[in-house]
Formats: sequence, C-alpha cells, structure tokens
Amino acid sequence: MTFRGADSETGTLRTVLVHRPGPELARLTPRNNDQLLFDAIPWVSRAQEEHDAFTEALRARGVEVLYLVALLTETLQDPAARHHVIDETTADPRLGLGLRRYLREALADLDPSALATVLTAGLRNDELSGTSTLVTSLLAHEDFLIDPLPNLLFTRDSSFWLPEHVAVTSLAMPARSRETQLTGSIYRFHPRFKDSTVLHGPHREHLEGGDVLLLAPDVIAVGVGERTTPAGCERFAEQVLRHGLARTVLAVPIAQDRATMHLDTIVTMVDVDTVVVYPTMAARLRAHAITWDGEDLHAAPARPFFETAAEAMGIEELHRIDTGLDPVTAEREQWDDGNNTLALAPRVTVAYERNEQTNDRLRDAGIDVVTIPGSELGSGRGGPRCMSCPIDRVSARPPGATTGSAAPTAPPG
Ligand SMILES: NC(=[NH2+])NCCC[C@H](N)C(=O)O
Repeated sequence: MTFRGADSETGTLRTVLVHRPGPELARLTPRNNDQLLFDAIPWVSRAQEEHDAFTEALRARGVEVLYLVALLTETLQDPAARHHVIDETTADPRLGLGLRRYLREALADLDPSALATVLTAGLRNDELSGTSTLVTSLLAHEDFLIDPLPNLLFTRDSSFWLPEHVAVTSLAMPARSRETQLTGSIYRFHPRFKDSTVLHGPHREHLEGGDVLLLAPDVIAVGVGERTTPAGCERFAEQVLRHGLARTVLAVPIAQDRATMHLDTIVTMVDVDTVVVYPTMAARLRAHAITWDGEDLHAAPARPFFETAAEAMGIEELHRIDTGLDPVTAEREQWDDGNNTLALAPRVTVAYERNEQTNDRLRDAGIDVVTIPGSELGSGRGGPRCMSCPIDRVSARPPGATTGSAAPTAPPG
C-alpha cells in the first residue's frame, strides 16, 4: 500500500507519524544536553503526558496517529531489517573491531522490542555486560557506545512526505544523524511502507524536514541555514522538479542560529494562503525561485519572500499573521515555538498554549487554535509541527490559484 503523502501544509490531516518521548530523554544530563540539542533537562513523565495530550487532540479530530517505536518494532520482526539496522548502528568507527563483533551478536539476540529500545535510548559503556574490550576499558563509564536519540521526538526532521513520495533526510547535527537509520529502515522494510518511493537519503547533502514547507501543491519552500545546506537544497530541488512534484522550489536563506534552526521556526501555514510568521524576520526573508527546464536547474536572484511565494503560488497575496504583539513578546514566543504550528485542516491548527499573544492573534484572524501544553516538550526547542510527520493529507490548493506553466518532468533520477 502506498500513502497519499501531502501536497500542502493545511489539507485535512488523515495520518501522522509521531514519537512518544521515552527512555532516551532520561539520558539527558547537564553535561550532555547541549550536545544532544536540548536547552534543559526535561521531566520525562510530564513530557509524556504533554505528548499524550497532543496525540489525543489529533485523534479527537479524526487523525490516525502512528508511533515511530511501534513501527520500528514491527519492522524489526523482519530478519533482513534487523540485519540491516544492526549493521548500520555498529558501523560507528568509535566501536572498534572487537566491540563491533560483540555488539552485532548481542543485538541480534534481542527481541524486536528490546532492540528498538537500545536503538532509541542508546547503550552506555557501564550497561554492557558479557565482554570487555580495549575500547570499553579506555572509554569512561558514562560514554555511550550507541548514542541515545532524544530528538526522535521531532519526527518532522528525519523524514517528510510529498505526494506519494517520502524523503528520508540527511540530518546535519551529529547528535541526530542516526535517526534516519531508523526512519530509513521503517520505510524500506515495514509492510505498510515498503512500496513507498523514497527520495534523498541519509548519506546525501544535508536536508531536514523542518526546512521544507509545502506552500501549495506545486510550490515548495526550502530554508537554507544551520540544517539544510545549499547543496542539500540543490539536490532536493532537482529531484522534486524532475519528478514533477513541484513546479517551483523557493530557496530561502535563514540565519544560522539556534533560534532559527529551521524555516518552520520562523513561519508555518495556518490556511492555504495564510502563514503565521516571526515579524522581525518576515521583512528580511528573501527567496530564490528555482525552476527546471527539463535539463538544468535555474535559480533566479533573491527577491522578497512574500512576493515571490505569492507569485509562484498563483495568488494575489500570501497573508501573514505575526507572532506576538511587540518585538519582545514576539521574540519570546518565537523562541517557544509560537510560529511552529501544525495545521489539521485549513484554518484549524495546533499550537503550544504558552504562546498566548500569538494564539490570540491567530484567533482574531478566525483561526481555530487547538492548544496543547508544552513546557517539557518545548525544552528540545520544537513545537507541534516539528513533532509531526504528516503521511496522509487531503489535497488543498489556495482558492483562485492559477497554476502557471507546467514544469517538464523526467523519470526519477
Ligand atoms: N523542525 C524543527 N524545528 N525541529 C526542531 C528540532 C529541535 C531539536 N532539538 C534540534 O535541535 O534538532
């Protein structure tokens, strides 16, 4: 079975992939949290409660919620998948030969659920029993032999869907690079996904789902900054334009900063023609429109983002609702993912409850805001959009959009 995927940010959401935070969050300490990309040490059980409130809100609106660990455990029932994942996990050069040999066998003996736990929560040196190698004796007790993946919570980044295609990404930060071993294996081996057409891939130029906004069925914006490189954007643009999955890709340079690590920390869509955006950045956002002539990519010089986007989408105006009321509130609420909303349908969106001013503004503009708690979840710097990977959305196009000239397409390359 193949999934419909998504051709917009706001079409009615039918199926979503999430990750309920688990033991991997309990690995965070004040000494490793920076490297593991968390700004605080989350209270794990409260983070789980908050996540359950999030998924309840989704289910209450008819969304099918798929859990990454459940899919991974099912995937690991297939011996070929187990072999593949164990091979990739133990390829880490830090392990050395002896430990690698030992771990390959020890992991192969675990049942699918225990293996999924090690793959997500990692393995500390002092948790290893049954062997001692030169490497294990030289490493500190608390060193990880298999790194934990606390950022799996942000399922948006390690894979994302386009119409009938899924992109497995290539994550820029070392703390996250192993995530795509898991998502890649799910899409490759899980019976529900194994016929999916996969784009990009973990060993390619850096590209993260948080940077990719499906502005309209044939227009995709890609943030280029801390996580997605110019080269990642180029390969992705070529793939989607060639496959006819877009007519225009907009490359949008963003500051290489933690506060703006992905495009979706600055701007997300709440309706087919409306975004919520961080005003401090909005005026400065620019975009290069990239098109394909059947042989080559063409990138136009940078122009103001809002104008370029509206033109590519074939609408008069891309409407904007600003974060916060004043610059200080806007900066606080942007930091707390006030811009990082997940649309469940046009004009219905999920947001963290703490961003009161931004949520009021959205409501004033007629958006139905479904609020969820996020005090613990937010310590990883990600909101409802980052925590969701839409797998199936009803198609949605802005009213009155003109579709412009069709792009020439070529077979997958
Ligand atoms: N799409 C997003 N904005 N994702 C947020 C990811 C947050 C995560 N701690 C990281 O630094 O990678």
